[in-house]
Amino acid sequence: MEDPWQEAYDFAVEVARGAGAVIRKAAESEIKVSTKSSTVDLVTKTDERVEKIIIGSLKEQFGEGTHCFIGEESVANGESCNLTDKPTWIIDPVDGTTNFVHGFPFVAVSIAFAVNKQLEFGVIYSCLEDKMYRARRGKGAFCDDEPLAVSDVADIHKSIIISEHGTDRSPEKVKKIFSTMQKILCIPVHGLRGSGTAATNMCLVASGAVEAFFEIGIHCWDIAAGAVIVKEAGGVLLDVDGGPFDLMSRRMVSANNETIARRIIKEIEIFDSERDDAPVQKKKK
Ligand SMILES: O=P(O)(O)O[C@H]1[C@H](O)[C@@H](O)[C@H](O)[C@@H](O)[C@@H]1O
Ligand SMILES: [Mg+2]
Repeated sequence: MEDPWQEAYDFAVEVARGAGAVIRKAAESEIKVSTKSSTVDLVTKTDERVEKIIIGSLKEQFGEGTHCFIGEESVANGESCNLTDKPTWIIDPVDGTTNFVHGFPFVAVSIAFAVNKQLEFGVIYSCLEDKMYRARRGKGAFCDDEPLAVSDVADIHKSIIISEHGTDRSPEKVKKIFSTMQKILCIPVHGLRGSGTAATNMCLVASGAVEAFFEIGIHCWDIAAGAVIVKEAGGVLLDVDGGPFDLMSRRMVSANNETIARRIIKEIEIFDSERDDAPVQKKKK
């Protein structure tokens, strides 16, 4: 078959749009909040409901047996987080749950699709802004129907860099995060930013609004769709140690070009973050 995944790509766009409408509606009512890995790792009924809607629609369309699913809330409820060679959907139903809870206006639905461990496409619907970002491997990246291109800034002094603080507040990790940010700010760069959603941050790299986004502690569902979008917009993805990008490693630098990425990497103080695909029995509580 010439183009086996086009139908799945088009369907993912529609599913993401529908999921975003559910989130927008839910944002108008009272939001009940629970916590997951820490007291600042928030989850709501909407996260769970939207994930069920997305996975339910995909299963109905493509069949249960042939496709696999890695979803943020399913993994939180004990499902496996192993990326195999099978066609696999990687889903963050509400990226930016803290923003959603507080009414901070960046919340995204993130859906990616991988085959043979290679990301084939990514769809990110920034649902409060009503912006649909999407990219297919080898076929370009778009916001709505406009092609996306990363910024052409090569001088770090003329850049804006995004990073986030994540949800692990152990003092030694927070110290490293702030020390890294201080060093980057003092390069100096034009500014440091953060939208509160990794998916949206990657769309900001892809659209040229910022030069880079990096974070340690994110999960595969936060960045899988964004990885395709950044790459197809002409950007680069690297590990925070300068090696190749590894989706399951929970760390990443995405940038408009390698010069900017490697300049940031020089300043990053790396800390341990257990891989998403670490064997379950070995996972720390
Ligand atoms: O809102 P989430 O889906 O939980 O994702 C968050 C992530 O938990 C946090 O660690 C990052 O700093 C945010 O940028 C994510 O997108
Ligand atoms: Mg997320």
